[in-house]
Amino acid sequence: MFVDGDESQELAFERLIQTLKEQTQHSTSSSRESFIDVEYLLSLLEDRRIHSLLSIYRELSEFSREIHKPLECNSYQLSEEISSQLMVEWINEAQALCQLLSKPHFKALLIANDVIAQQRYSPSLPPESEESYSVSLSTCDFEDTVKIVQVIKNKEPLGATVCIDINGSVSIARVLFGGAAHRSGLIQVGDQIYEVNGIVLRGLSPLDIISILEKECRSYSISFKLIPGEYGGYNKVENKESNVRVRTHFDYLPWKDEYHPCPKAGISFKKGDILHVVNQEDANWWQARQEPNMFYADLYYSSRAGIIPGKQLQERRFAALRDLKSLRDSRRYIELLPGCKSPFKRSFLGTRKVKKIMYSIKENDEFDRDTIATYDEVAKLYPREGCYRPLVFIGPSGVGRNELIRHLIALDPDLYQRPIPHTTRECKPYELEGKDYHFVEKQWAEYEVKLGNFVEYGVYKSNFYGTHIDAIREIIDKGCVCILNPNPQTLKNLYNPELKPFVIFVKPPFDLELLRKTRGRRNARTTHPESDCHNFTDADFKQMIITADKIERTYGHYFDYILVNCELEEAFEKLLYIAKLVEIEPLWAPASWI
Ligand SMILES: Nc1ncnc2c1ncn2[C@@H]1O[C@H](COP(=O)(O)OP(=O)(O)OP(=O)(O)O)[C@@H](O)[C@H]1O
Repeated sequence: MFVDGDESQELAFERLIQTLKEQTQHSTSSSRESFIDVEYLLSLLEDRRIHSLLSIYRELSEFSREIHKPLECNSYQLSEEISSQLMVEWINEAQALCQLLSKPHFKALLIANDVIAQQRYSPSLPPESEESYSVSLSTCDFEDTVKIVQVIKNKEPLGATVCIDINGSVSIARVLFGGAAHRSGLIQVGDQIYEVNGIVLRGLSPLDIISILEKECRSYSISFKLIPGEYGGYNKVENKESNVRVRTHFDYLPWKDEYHPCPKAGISFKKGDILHVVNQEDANWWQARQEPNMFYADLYYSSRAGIIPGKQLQERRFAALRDLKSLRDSRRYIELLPGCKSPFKRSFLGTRKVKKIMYSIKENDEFDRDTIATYDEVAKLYPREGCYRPLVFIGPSGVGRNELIRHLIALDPDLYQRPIPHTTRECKPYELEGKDYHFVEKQWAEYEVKLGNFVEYGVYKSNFYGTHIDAIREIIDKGCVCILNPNPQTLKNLYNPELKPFVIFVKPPFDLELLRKTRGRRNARTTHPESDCHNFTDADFKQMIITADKIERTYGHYFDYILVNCELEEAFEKLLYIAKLVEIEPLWAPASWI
């Protein structure tokens, strides 16, 4: 119906409605069903929204018919010429323009404009030979079967690593998932590289081989003559991606890891990143790629996988770390943990007493994995309407957790609620049972503690105070978001598949000047200890930073989000955004919870 023709689309549409109306008038009782259908169709076509859609469609088709000519096809070259001329002008405006034109973002914009204007969308490829992206098997001047593979790619690396044996023959060691070699489907682990872009590799020194491969693999088109490895000529290696996602618990830089098989083919990550582990065939060296993180949308992600240390290898490295006797062994620490920061407390390295290892790390693979945080398997946890995950706020004293929570609850007190604590103290005249506190007997509280039903408790002025699991359940069952502000030690009691908490670490900016400025402006006061409430001093700020660092290193593997509380309004805005995401978006959580 919506094609160009003699009559306009509106007219065609009106005619269709008219015809349907006529049909309804002339329909007989025997065709009742078709009458209902026509009535229904008419109601649809007469709907205001359909007419709006039609107008949009008309506008768009008119727009696409107009010819939009680019103003300039060589804007980048032009800007370079302008810059070189302006460079010698000592006028402020000319210098300012020069600076603007030299900015990388601006240059990239001009290049993008030229690419679109000239419609140069794909790399300039050599004329495609019959061999392109195909394998031909033939016998050359030697007896082995040879496959000739041409890989055509963009500027990306080939996405394969090689190994050179003592006889000087070069073989494919790894094919990286998502890379050009992998996408071609023609290059297999074990294939021997006989020739690359016409250069025979046999007989060359390893250094020459590497420099030739590096140079040739930079081009858009690479031709290989390969002697198929043990997997055979056409028999592809089973290379289905694994589905495992993990949360990382340490920072890693491949180029600082001297045992990395190929640092250039590695990926770096930070503690808390989510990685898609695509291949675990080599237990020591996995292949993984970064998963996009919706909390930090500005991070760069590549679909090409890179090599990272496997869980077993990394656990062995961290476990070996316990063997350190003193700071004098720190040189060994650097050898043991290339590329990584330790997941253990820094103070640990300085202590003289070292925990005795109760097992041999080489012989016993079952050592305590809980205390060695490397990777944890995660899966997407889909939100369930009316059943929200509790938000757990962790942070050093004075960082602003209560302030942020107060703002959140004030915004929507029906949705965000704190559990009502239990206490053994006397009820004061102005207090209400079940509103301010649950007033309970000491024996009952002790019994419940023994059962493990208090997620957090303590004694203040000889009275018991605690948060009972039922008080949390009550809020969740009501369809509200439970807000918790516990000590970090409590996390292990809360971190379970029943509660599925979302843990927010509220962190101070690690900058004394910023803390002075933001807290000073609001006349902020410490609340601990209650007896000594005063304006923050530099010593308080330093203590806050040190404690935050300690908490992050010890409990960082529980954190779902790190919220830096610098400017209060900004921090609250971010908190609100995160709280909404937790309510409506599927987010990564321990796989065992799902
Ligand atoms: N971003 C901020 N800028 C300025 N002042 C802040 C900011 N965040 C919090 N404050 C102020 O800092 C003080 C301490 O905040 P708050 O009581 O919320 O800390 P807390 O993390 O709950 O610590 P505690 O557990 O010891 O009570 C308060 O006076 C609060 O108004």
